[in-house]
Amino acid sequence: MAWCFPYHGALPPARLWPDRVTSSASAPLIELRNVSVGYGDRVILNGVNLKLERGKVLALIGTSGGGKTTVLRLLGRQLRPLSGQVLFDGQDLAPLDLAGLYAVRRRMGMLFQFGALFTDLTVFENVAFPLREHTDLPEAMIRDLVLMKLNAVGLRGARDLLPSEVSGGMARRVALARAIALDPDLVLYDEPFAGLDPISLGVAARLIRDLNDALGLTSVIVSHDLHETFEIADVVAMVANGRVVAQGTPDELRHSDDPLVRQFVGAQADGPVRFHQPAKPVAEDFGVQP
Ligand SMILES: Nc1ncnc2c1ncn2[C@@H]1O[C@H](COP(=O)(O)OP(=O)(O)OP(=O)(O)O)[C@@H](O)[C@H]1O
Repeated sequence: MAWCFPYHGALPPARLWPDRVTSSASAPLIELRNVSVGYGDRVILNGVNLKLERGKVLALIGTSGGGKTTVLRLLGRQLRPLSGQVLFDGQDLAPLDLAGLYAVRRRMGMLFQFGALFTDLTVFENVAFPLREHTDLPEAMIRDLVLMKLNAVGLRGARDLLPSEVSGGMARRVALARAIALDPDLVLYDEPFAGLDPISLGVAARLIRDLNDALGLTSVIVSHDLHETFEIADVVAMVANGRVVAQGTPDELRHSDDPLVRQFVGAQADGPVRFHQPAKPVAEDFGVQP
């Protein structure tokens, strides 16, 4: 059965900020320029360069603990780089004051691992939350916008349910509707497919791509589900060993000669990525003679 995008012929994707000024369409929406970042004195990423044009879907893949979520935190400025620049729509995020940061974050939607819905709020109220927080729109307009977003993810009929009353796949779609409630320019997805069954996973992935295209979004997805992610991404960047070790189209990564990329994309246990974290010699830890 062909995937049917719920907007078809029904509700047009209304823009909340029709007069928003953005830089030229061809300029990258996000850019990391020679960025190094860490936690405390531990450097996680070193000299990372990354660009994403408007309208594109970027997948960040790579070994666990490699720094993918850290890239999302840089983009949302939950973290500042030790050196280098993180640009959003041409604007360096580091020097922004609170008001500037607030304005930039309003242009970003975020979907956290497992959706993170407010458990005491209905589906409707979850999606309305950012609209109530960030705008003074009248209630009637909030209602229309929420229903439009819920319609886009196929859940207009589930508006009165609590998160505990919907399936995992539906909850993820509610989280997606909430992430796009404010008509963001950029949507950041941290493991949007974690814990979903294969059908819900496929639906969620297709929805991310369709919403990206229909609403003119730009998306960054951190995911371990390579198959689905490669299906919907325009660009894939692999993060490992503190660097972006490969960047290209899904096909380019699939056919890469880089041993690290081959190990990861081919799901091989052995290769440049070691199974064991660096540790003292076994003999020393277990008190035995070598
Ligand atoms: N708040 C923090 N304080 C200290 N270290 C952190 C913090 N958050 C992450 N780290 C460390 O930074 C490194 C990168 O973490 P990050 O979450 O970005 O990796 P990841 O690639 O998203 O991993 P995964 O795929 O397992 O989610 C890890 O070694 C992690 O232990």
